Amino acid sequence: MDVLVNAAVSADGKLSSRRREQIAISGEADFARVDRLRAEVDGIVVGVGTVLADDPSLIRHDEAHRRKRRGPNAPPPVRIVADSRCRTPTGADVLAGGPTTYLLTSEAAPPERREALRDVGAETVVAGDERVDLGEAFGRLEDDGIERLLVEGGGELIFSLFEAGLVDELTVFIGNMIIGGRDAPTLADGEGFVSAFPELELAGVEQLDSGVVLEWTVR
Ligand SMILES: NC(=O)C1=CN([C@@H]2O[C@H](COP(=O)(O)OP(=O)(O)OC[C@H]3O[C@@H](n4cnc5c(N)ncnc54)[C@H](OP(=O)(O)O)[C@@H]3O)[C@@H](O)[C@H]2O)C=CC1
Ligand SMILES: Nc1nc(O)c(N)c(N[C@@H]2O[C@H](COP(=O)(O)O)[C@@H](O)[C@H]2O)n1
Repeated sequence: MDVLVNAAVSADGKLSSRRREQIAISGEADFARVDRLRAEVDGIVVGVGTVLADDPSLIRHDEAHRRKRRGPNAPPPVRIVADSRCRTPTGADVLAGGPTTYLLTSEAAPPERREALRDVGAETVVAGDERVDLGEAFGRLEDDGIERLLVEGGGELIFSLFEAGLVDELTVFIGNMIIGGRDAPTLADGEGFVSAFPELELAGVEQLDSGVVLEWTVR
C-alpha cells in the first residue's frame, strides 16, 4: 500500500482557523494539482473531523488525467472516512451518489449508527477497539484491491498515520497567509512526537498560485 498525504497550510502551518471551517488556502492551480493527484489513486481518505467541518464530496478529480494514467475503464477513486464511532451524518456529501464510500470504524461504534450508515450505502470496515486501527483497516482495503491512497486531512488523522509509520509521501501547499491561533488545526496534531521524529527527504519545490508546493518522501 502506498500512502500519499496532501494538504494546504498557511505560512504558519495551520490547516484552518480555530473555528475549523473550510478556508481556501490554495488557489485554482493548486486545486488542479490536487485533482491530478486524486486521479492517480485508488482511494481518497479524510478523518471524520474533516467531514463534520468541510462536508467534502471527494468526487471531483481530473478524469482526463485518470484515463491517461489508469486506462479508459478505470473506476473513480473510492472515498474513505476514518470514523471510529460512526459520527458521519447520513446526509453527508461524502455518502451521496458516485463512487463507493468506505467508513473505517471501530468496535466502539454504536451498532444502530453503523446500521444507519450501511443503509445509506456505506461499506463499513471494523478495525480497532476504541479508535480505528489504521494499519489493520488499510490492510483490509488492500484486500479489496485498493493499493494507493491520497489522504487529505485533517491534522488528527495525519498525525496518527505518521505515528503508525504508514505515510510514504507528503505534499504540502504553503499559502501566503497567517491564520494563527493555538487551537487552530495544524498539519499534524494528535499528541505530537517528543522523540523519534519522522524524518523527511525533500523531493521537489514548486512555486504555485501565491505559495509554494513542497514534496517530501518519508525516510
Ligand atoms: N487545508 C487543508 O488542506 C485541509 C484542512 N482541513 C481542516 O482540518 C480540520 C479538521 O481536522 P481535524 O479536526 O484534525 O479532523 P480529522 O479530519 O483529522 O479527523 C479526526 C477524527 O478522525 C477520527 N479518527 C478515527 N480513527 C482515527 C485515528 N486512528 N487517528 C486519528 N483520528 C482518527 C477521530 O474521531 P473518532 O474518534 O470519532 O473516530 C478524530 O477525531 C478542519 O478545520 C478542516 O477544515 C481538512 C482537510 C484538508
Ligand atoms: N488542497 C486544499 N486546499 C485548500 O485550500 C483546502 N481548503 C483544502 N481542503 C480540502 O479540500 C477537499 C475538498 O473536497 P471536495 O472538493 O468537496 O471534494 C477536502 O478534503 C477539504 O478538506 N484542500
